Amino acid sequence: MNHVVAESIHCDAAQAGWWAAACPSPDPAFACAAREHQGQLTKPPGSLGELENVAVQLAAMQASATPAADRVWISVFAADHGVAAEGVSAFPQAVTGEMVRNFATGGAAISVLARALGATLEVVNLGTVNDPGEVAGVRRAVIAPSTANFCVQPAMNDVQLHAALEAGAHSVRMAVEAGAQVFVGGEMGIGNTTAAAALACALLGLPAAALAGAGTGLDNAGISRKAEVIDRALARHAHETSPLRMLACLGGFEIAALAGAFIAAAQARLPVLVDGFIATAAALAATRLNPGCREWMLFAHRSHEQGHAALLEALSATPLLDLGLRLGEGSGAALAISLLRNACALHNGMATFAQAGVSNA
Ligand SMILES: O=C(O)c1ccc[n+]([C@@H]2O[C@H](COP(=O)([O-])O)[C@@H](O)[C@H]2O)c1
Ligand SMILES: Cc1cc2nc[nH]c2cc1C
Repeated sequence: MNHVVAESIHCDAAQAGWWAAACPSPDPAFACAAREHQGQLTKPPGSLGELENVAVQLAAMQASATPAADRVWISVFAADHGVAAEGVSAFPQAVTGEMVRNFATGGAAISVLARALGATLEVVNLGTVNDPGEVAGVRRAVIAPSTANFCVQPAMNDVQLHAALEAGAHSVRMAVEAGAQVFVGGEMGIGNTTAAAALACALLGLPAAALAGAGTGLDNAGISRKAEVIDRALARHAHETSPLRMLACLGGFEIAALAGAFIAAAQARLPVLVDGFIATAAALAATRLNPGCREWMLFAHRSHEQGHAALLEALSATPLLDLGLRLGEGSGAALAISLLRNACALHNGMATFAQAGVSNA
């Protein structure tokens, strides 16, 4: 317990909470054994590239000689953003609430991909201006219709931030209860590439131009306006120095929920597969709130969003795919689950040199 308190103080002296409690490390003995096993399989050492690393990391995280990504839990967190009033998206705000219904009725990309994977898809409505109300298959965890416009005031207050972090942790508890082997966090929210970029700029000390991108499809003039909006927000909240305050001032409900989910997953020894630009900004915030959660993250893809490469680099992350995706919803992570499954199948199913009677180097 003392250790937990010490960690909290280290991570965020001002406001320690459950999110600052220590994360365990993946099991180094299983990592060692898995690396050794990879060296015995009938292939030149290292020839399966990142798939070998994925198998070794999953073995260590799952403390298992036979890692698996069969049972996958996907939570899509949806929320609206006050900063949408600044005209930072190519799409109207009403789309967020409309897509909540589409996720649940099975027509969204992530709905299709989840079905194809046999994954559980949870849809969480954290607050949408165009609120679809009670919809079968949607968990209502409404905090407010949207965040506040962070060009004018903090996006959320402390109570709202804590509720969003807790909403993410709640999803992880359900995933653990269901026996999930991998957690995917998706998001949906018109304007959230602006929030994600602003938050990451604050965390990394970068100007808006470094991370502002097209989002749902802005042209160059639109991207310049968006960067100007982000710079205004950064100036307004420049006095904030803690990652928790940066998340409250510049984040979004779904971004904070993702950060909470990523930390809770690490605390529960559940591997996380991180999706695109917004999810990676949330992952960055999570690592600033609790550095120990980084070891539980795998990175699915490099998004087309300008700025995602810089976020991945800041996290020393090697993404598995680079397909020009820019959808969000957890779709890139869902696509990368196939690679995780194949990495595990190879690790668990290939013959060793000795078993197959093949000459080793
Ligand atoms: O995941 C990504 O890399 C990504 C890149 C660009 C856009 N998106 C999605 O598009 C929406 C945000 O775009 P915008 O232009 O409204 O900020 C939001 O619902 C995201 O899921 C997602
Ligand atoms: C239609 C639509 C679907 C999305 N899914 C995630 N972000 C999105 C943005 C739009 C506009």
